[in-house]
Amino acid sequence: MQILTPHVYWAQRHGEIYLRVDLSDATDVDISLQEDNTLQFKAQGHGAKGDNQYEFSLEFLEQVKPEIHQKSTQRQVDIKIKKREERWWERLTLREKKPLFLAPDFDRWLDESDAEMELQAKEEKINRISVESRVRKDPYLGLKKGYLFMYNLVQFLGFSWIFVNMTVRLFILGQDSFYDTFHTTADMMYFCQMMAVLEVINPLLGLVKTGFFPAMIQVAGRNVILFVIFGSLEEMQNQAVVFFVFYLWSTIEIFRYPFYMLACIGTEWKLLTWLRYSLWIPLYPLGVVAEAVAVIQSLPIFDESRLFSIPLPSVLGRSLSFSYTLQLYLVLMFLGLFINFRHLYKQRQRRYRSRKRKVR
Ligand SMILES: CCCCCCCCCCCCC[C@@H](O)CC(=O)SCCNC(=O)CCNC(=O)[C@H](O)C(C)(C)COP(=O)(O)OP(=O)(O)OC[C@H]1O[C@@H](n2cnc3c(N)ncnc32)[C@H](O)[C@@H]1OP(=O)(O)O
Repeated sequence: MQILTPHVYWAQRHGEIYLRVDLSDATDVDISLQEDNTLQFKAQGHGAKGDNQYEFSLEFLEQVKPEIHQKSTQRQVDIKIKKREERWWERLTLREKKPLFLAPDFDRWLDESDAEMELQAKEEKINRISVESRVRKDPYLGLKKGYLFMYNLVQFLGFSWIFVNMTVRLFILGQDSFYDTFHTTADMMYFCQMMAVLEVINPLLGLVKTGFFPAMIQVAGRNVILFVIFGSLEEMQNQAVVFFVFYLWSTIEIFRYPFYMLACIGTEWKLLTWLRYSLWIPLYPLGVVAEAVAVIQSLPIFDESRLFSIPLPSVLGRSLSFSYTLQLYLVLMFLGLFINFRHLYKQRQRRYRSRKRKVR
C-alpha cells in the first residue's frame, strides 16, 4: 500500500489554528505533536488517491499548546490546535515555502482585522451577557432604587423647607430669629430625623454601601440632641444654639440628598459631588461644637430638674443626675467626630482617587 499525503486546508484566529484534512471515512487516526513543534498526522481513509494510508507533518511557525482537539466525520478530519501565545501568524509553517498539500480553508478564512472584529464582537457578547445576568440576578433592583430615590427626595424636601424657612426668617428678623427656630421648624426636623433611622437600616439590608457604624453614629448622635436635649427641655428650645445646630445639619443635607437621588438614576453633577464630599470639612466640626455647646448648656437644667436622673439607694444620696451621663456623652461625641471625620475623609479620597484613575 502506498503512503500518500491528503489535501489539508487551514485557517487561523488569534488564539487557534484550524486544520481540515480532506479524508473521508478516516480510521486509525493518529495525531501527535513532536517535541520540535511538528504535528504528525497518520490515518487510513479515502482521499484523492482512493483508499490508502495518508500521512503529513507540519512544523508550525510558532509554539503551540500540546493538547489537540480532533473530530472525524464521514467527509473529513477537523483538527483544532491552540497557539501558546495569542497573536496573529504571518503563515502556518516555519518553512517559508508552503507545502504543496496545504491550502487556505476559505470556509473559515478571515484576515487579521476581520478576526479582530470577530474577537471584539465575542468579547462584547460575553460582557453583555454578564451585565444582563448581573441585572437579572437582582429582580428587585428597580424597586430598591425607587425606594431610595423616594426616601432621598422626601429628606431633601424636608431639609430644604427647614433651610429656606430659617434663611428667610434670618433675613427678615435678623438675630431675633435665632430664638424661635425650634418652634418654627422642630416638627419638620422631628419628621426628617425619625425618617433618618432608615439610614441605619438601609446598610443592614444591603440597600446601600454605607458602613453601619458611621450611619449609626450620625443618626443616634443627632437624635440625642434633638429628642433628649431640645425635645425634653423647654428651657433649651428658645436658645440661639438651636439655630446653629439646625442650620449646620440642613446645610449639608440639601446637597447630600440630591447627590444620592442622582446616584439612584445613574447621573452625576460634578459640582454637587464636590459639595457633598467637601462641605463636611468645615461643617462637621462646627456641627459637633454647636452640639457640644447645647449639651453643656443643658447640664445645669438637668441637674436642677432631675429629669431622667437615676434613683440611688438612700445611703448614696437622692439620685444620679442625667448630667453625668451627658458628660460621658460629650466625650463620646468627640470620639464620634473622629470616627466619622475619618470615614468621610476616606469616602472623599476613594471618590476622587477612582475618578482620577478613570480619567487616565
Ligand atoms: C446613644 C448612643 C449614642 C452614640 C453616638 C455617640 C457619638 C455621637 C457623635 C455624633 C456627632 C455627630 C455630629 C453631627 O450631627 C454633626 C453634623 O452633622 S454637622 C453637619 C455636617 N455633617 C455632615 O457632613 C455629615 C453628613 N452625613 C453623612 O455624610 C452620612 O450620614 C455618613 C454616614 C456620615 C457618611 O455617609 P456614607 O457612608 O453613606 O458615605 P457616601 O455618601 O459616600 O455613601 C456611600 C455609598 O452609598 C450610597 N448611598 C448612601 N446613602 C444612600 C442613599 N440614601 N441613597 C442612595 N445611595 C446612597 C452612596 O451613593 C455611595 O455609593 P457610591 O460609593 O457608589 O457612590
